[in-house]
Amino acid sequence: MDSHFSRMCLIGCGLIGGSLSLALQKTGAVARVIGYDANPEALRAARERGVINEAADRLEDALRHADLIVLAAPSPVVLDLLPLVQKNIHLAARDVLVTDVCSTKSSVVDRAKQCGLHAQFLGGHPMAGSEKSGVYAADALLLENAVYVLTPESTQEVQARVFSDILKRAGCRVRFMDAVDHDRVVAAISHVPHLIASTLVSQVKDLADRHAAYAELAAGGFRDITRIASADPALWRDITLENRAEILPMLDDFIARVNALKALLSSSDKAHLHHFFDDARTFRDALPARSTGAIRAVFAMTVSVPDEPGMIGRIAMLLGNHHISIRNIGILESREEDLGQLLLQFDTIHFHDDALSVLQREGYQIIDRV
Ligand SMILES: NC(=O)c1ccc[n+]([C@@H]2O[C@H](COP(=O)([O-])OP(=O)(O)OC[C@H]3O[C@@H](n4cnc5c(N)ncnc54)[C@H](O)[C@@H]3O)[C@@H](O)[C@H]2O)c1
Ligand SMILES: O=C(O)C(=O)C[C@]1(C(=O)O)C=C[C@@H](O)C=C1
Repeated sequence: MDSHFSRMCLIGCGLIGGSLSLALQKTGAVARVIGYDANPEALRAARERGVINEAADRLEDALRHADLIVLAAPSPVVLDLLPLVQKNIHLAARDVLVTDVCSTKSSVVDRAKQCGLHAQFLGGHPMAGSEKSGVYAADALLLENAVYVLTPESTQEVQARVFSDILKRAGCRVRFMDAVDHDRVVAAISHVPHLIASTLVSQVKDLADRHAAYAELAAGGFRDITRIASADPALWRDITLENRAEILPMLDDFIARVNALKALLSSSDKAHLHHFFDDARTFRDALPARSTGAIRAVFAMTVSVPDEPGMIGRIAMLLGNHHISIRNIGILESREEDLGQLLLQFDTIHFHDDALSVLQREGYQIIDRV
């Protein structure tokens, strides 16, 4: 198939830029990728991983003849780079499309407009990610099934449609949105949850400083709800500062809810407390759990296994014999002395479901599956 973009310029070769580049290359939509990054090691690794075909030392060289420019650096950097991109846009192809992947949209879209990038600019935000960062964590599959928000303000309609079609081909679920609406929504479903996760960790950290049991006992529930607190602090400092106008009222609302919950508990209001948990469960269970959307796609299960040497090999061999490919396999903390737990992750629901039947047939107990 002919590639739509002959030369993509990737500015910021990390987790998201790298994942997008791999996904676009996989669809055949992009023929060649030129990378630019402030960190030479990121550029070297990006070449090694096939994220880029060439590395450019200067922004101008990266932009030359590009027909797709992807800004995938932290947002303060993107805000600074937009005027430089605009200044050098004559180096790029005449019908170039400039897009970004930043977690907040209003500031980026406004800056693009202010500096004179109108028809060529299309704001973007893939609603997928990880607590990891850097190009080594990049993965073409990260964006599969993910909602990908596009904010076409004054973007040329045909350009927006082409890019949206390509993203769909890469398996993304494209959603056109206004930048301000986007920022309000992500404050509630991404930014405030991140602040809360880090606050929970900081509470337990202070307690653990005084009594080691707090860290020792922190098990599945605490780890699940705080996974995102392991993300890059600089990235989250920038995201939360940039979207603070939307985050602050959302935090007020959250505090009011915690206070209402406190009142419910103090008054031992059994019926309302039950309703509170039930309501939350109903909504949460209805979220698209098998997609990368609101909840990340992890086709995963936890298997109870005898805590003895060679167990990982035995399970891997069993599934391999049935042509089931495992993405990740890991040991979780033992619950009892003679039993351990293995966490298995798969790339597709088919591998997941096949593994489930094979393991159950062999008598393994499946504790949990997603
Ligand atoms: N991490 C996530 O879950 C996630 C999800 C969606 C969107 N985003 C957004 O994607 C963007 C990138 O985040 P990431 O998680 O890929 O981070 P990352 O740290 O993995 O990658 C960022 C890359 O930008 C490079 N960079 C920094 N300053 C630069 C500069 N001046 N010039 C060129 N390159 C520079 C870094 O060296 C790094 O390679 C951010 O705007 C973030 O908000 C992140
Ligand atoms: O899954 C994660 O680790 C993420 O934090 C991904 C997540 C999110 O909050 O859902 C984080 C920031 C991005 O802007 C988009 C997605």
